[in-house]
Amino acid sequence: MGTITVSPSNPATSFRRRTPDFPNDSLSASTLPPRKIFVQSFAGGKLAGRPCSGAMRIRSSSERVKKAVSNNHIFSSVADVSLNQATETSKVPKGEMWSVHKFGGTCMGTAERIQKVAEIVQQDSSERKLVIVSAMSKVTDMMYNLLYKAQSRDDSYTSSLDDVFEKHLLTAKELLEEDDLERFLSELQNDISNLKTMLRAIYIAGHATESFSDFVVGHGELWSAQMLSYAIEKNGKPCCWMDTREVLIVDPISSNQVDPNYEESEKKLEKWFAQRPPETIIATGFIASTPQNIPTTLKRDGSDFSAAILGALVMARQVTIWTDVDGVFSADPRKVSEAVILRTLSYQEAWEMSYFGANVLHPRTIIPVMKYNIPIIIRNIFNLSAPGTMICQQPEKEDGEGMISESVVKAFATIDNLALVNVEGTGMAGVPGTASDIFGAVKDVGANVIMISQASSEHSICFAVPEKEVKAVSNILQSRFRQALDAGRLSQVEVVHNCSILAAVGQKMASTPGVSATLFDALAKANINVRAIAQGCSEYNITVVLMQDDCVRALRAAHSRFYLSKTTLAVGLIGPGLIGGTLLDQLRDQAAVLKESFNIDLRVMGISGTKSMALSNSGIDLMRWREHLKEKAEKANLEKFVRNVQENHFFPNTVLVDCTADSDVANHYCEWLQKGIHVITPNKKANSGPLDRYLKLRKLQRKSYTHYFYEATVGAGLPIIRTLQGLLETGDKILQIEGIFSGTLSYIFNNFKGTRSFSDVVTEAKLAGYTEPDPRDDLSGSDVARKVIILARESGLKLELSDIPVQNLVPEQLRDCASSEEFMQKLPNFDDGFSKQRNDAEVEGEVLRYVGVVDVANNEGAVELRRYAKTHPFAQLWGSDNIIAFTTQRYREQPLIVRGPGAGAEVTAGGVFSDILRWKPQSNHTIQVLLDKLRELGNSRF
Ligand SMILES: NC(=O)C1=CN([C@@H]2O[C@H](COP(=O)(O)OP(=O)(O)OC[C@H]3O[C@@H](n4cnc5c(N)ncnc54)[C@H](O)[C@@H]3O)[C@@H](O)[C@H]2O)C=CC1
Ligand SMILES: N[C@@H](CC=O)C(=O)O
Ligand code: NA
Repeated sequence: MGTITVSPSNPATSFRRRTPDFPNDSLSASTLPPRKIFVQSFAGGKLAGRPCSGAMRIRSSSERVKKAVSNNHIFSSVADVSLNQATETSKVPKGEMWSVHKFGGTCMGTAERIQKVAEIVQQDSSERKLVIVSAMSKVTDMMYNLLYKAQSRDDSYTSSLDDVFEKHLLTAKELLEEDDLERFLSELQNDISNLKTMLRAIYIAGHATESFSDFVVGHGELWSAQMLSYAIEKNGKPCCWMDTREVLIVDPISSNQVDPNYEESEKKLEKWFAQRPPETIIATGFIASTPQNIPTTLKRDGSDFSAAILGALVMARQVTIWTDVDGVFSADPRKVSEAVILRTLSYQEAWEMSYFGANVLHPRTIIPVMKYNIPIIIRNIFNLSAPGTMICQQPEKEDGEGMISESVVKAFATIDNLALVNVEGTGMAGVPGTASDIFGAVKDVGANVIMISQASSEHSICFAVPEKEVKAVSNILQSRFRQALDAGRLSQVEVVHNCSILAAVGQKMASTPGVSATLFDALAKANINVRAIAQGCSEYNITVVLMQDDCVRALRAAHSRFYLSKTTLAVGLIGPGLIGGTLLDQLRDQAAVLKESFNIDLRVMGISGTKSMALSNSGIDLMRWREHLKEKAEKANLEKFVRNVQENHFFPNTVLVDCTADSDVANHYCEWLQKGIHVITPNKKANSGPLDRYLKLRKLQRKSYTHYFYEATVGAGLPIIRTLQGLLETGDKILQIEGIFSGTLSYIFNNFKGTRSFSDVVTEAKLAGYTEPDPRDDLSGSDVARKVIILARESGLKLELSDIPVQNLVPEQLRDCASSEEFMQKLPNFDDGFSKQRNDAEVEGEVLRYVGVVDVANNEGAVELRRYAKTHPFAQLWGSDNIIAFTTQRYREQPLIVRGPGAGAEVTAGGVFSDILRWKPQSNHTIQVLLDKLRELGNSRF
């Protein structure tokens, strides 16, 4: 930057503009000698007699700028003459009295918004307010564009400068009036004309130094600060504005980094405050000066940084960063629709989050305030009712009302477009310097290592670098370690492309066991393969590397586990017929209770019939699911349906409920379980289908973390499968299972008493919703045979459906009817035959009962119509009752009997519903609590 000399031509001072002028100020700027501090006083009761500093006002002139540019002095340093001449020194008021606000470009985007900012500032009742503003939105880009054009000798820079002028002119006209407007416009015109001169010089030189550039781009803040200051004053509130180049001194570290120089800034601030400014100060964000008084900027996110440094300098009570979001989200809301606004974040957590690209604060913004434990609050200017996120020391409690603290893992973030490099070989173990050699090589190609992991066996080191840098990294490692590779001391330098990092951030992770277990469990259940893991000793974050294709799913799975998982379940329902429809109604009726009392959030993300399906992004409104299915339907497509239910939203708990009787749907269960989707069904086709498919399904279910529940396939809602599993799991041995497994046939034979014809009773069973979609499946015995097979297989028998002899009650002539309707129509023709069988039994004092038997000891089963004495328990049934007797080693003398309605919409749907709720990890206890509560609420079916 050359030798620093003191010269009056430093734009940091020479361009310093006037603070709002005061109408009756006896001292007129133009009549005063330059470089003298103005003490402003408001007449008319505004700020009478109050001494006020603001930006010091040495009226600049384009002539001086031109001269300075031509003398090449323009960025020579100059002491802040006005400040240096301030003889009066006063201590800067510090501490709790200060509230610091920062308003970003969006907040300052229009006259209306600036006005709103003015109101917010005024509403803050703090004793002293320091308000840092960015340039109006887009202005900084416009300024950079001007520079770029001038440097590229593009003549249109002049018209671009006109645009900048126009934008501020229009805003000011809308915002300000009379004298204020006049004064602002006069300053604006001055600045624009100076800029014109300067840009012309840049145009001629075809180059702008960094200082030139910083000087030019910083104008946006100068103008926005002035406008806001005028707007606040307009409402009668004393206010002045601060050109932070007079106060904020920073040491440049590199082309994109500066360090605050607190000592120098402190001195400057002292001098600035010597002029005793009013309680409200509007300061320019982003811009500062070097110790040599050369204008500079605070680089990226500079205004936040300005606010943090100034907040620290005055030891403010708090720093509020106003933006256009409600606060810091627990994950990127574009990827995780369930992301929540965090009420609090510790400084370290915010730090970690911002490193991982979360749109929080730049890490350096946190450093100045951390020192004094000054909280930073992120708030939404467009939603004042949102409390925002407070970044502070690790808070003990969620909020002042003693609410429980947020999740141990506060937030999740991801970084995409990474590659994993794995350097592996036995020759690495115990050889000091290997890591240094590896990372030395990586440094030599200028690659940025994002995470490193080495297992204690020292057999391999893996690290992640940006994808675009991995080729160079791989090449240099291959060449540096050529000898070791050739000699076999290193086995490989492997590159895994298309990786992402998922980071879980939370300060409390450090003292909470089981966090990583929970995280990895969530990933495992989502079938996501973890390629590498890293956790520093600070335990503020756990970082996992995974394939990029899995990243969003992983993010959602992990997020849901810590924020929603135990409570949120994405449901896809296939087959909204009698059972499916009743289930949807039950879900609708219970949704509120589940959510309010048990924090279980069931979302039906899709409903699919044979021809059409309805999908939703956030959950179908179950009050209107039928209408939704009609109005919002699209052509059914099972693949798309499943994808929507699982992937679009990714609640790690995804359940597909198959309420069809379709084998084709059942054929997909394996694939769904493999994808981490739980399957719940009353459909018997999978468990009674081909044995090899069944065995594969069960193996997969055991191996995967996903659930496959099918309680309603036998005895509808009755606990048959669970009872059997309970016996087996606790070591009992099943000898025989015998019973009436068909609600339809039970109903038919319980009601076929000679008063109504057989076909009439079948029609009643159908109307009552007991039958299969085609009642011949019941009458043929195939439905019972399926149940027998299901129980036989559950008991360990490897039987096919065809191994079960079945007595078919469907008359020969009706077996080939094209439809169930035709069958029902023709059935009355066979009533006499059925009446005869019933009468024959009656004569013997017996009843007909259609039973199924699983004879475990003999590895066989049977399904047949039997006659039982009227005193037999099977003869005592009512309605659609099923009765199932388990004879086991423990229940040898007296079988364990389960009895109750074994068909019908409500009980079956209730059984499916209960299976849905079983997915919960802590199912036993919670479900018990849940069921107790539901019972308490008068839900008899539970
Ligand atoms: N009704 C009852 O009491 C009991 C029924 N079940 C079982 O529940 C299941 C459903 O029975 P219901 O509701 O009575 O039958 P239903 O015929 O009323 O409903 C089945 C629904 O599935 C739809 N469907 C069929 N194939 C489909 C496909 N590939 N994709 C999408 N949708 C498809 C149909 O259009 C219909 O809406 C059956 O598997 C049945 O065995 C189990 C226990 C008791
Ligand atoms: N149709 C079946 C329904 C239950 O599985 C029956 O009648 O039992
Ligand atoms: Na059951």
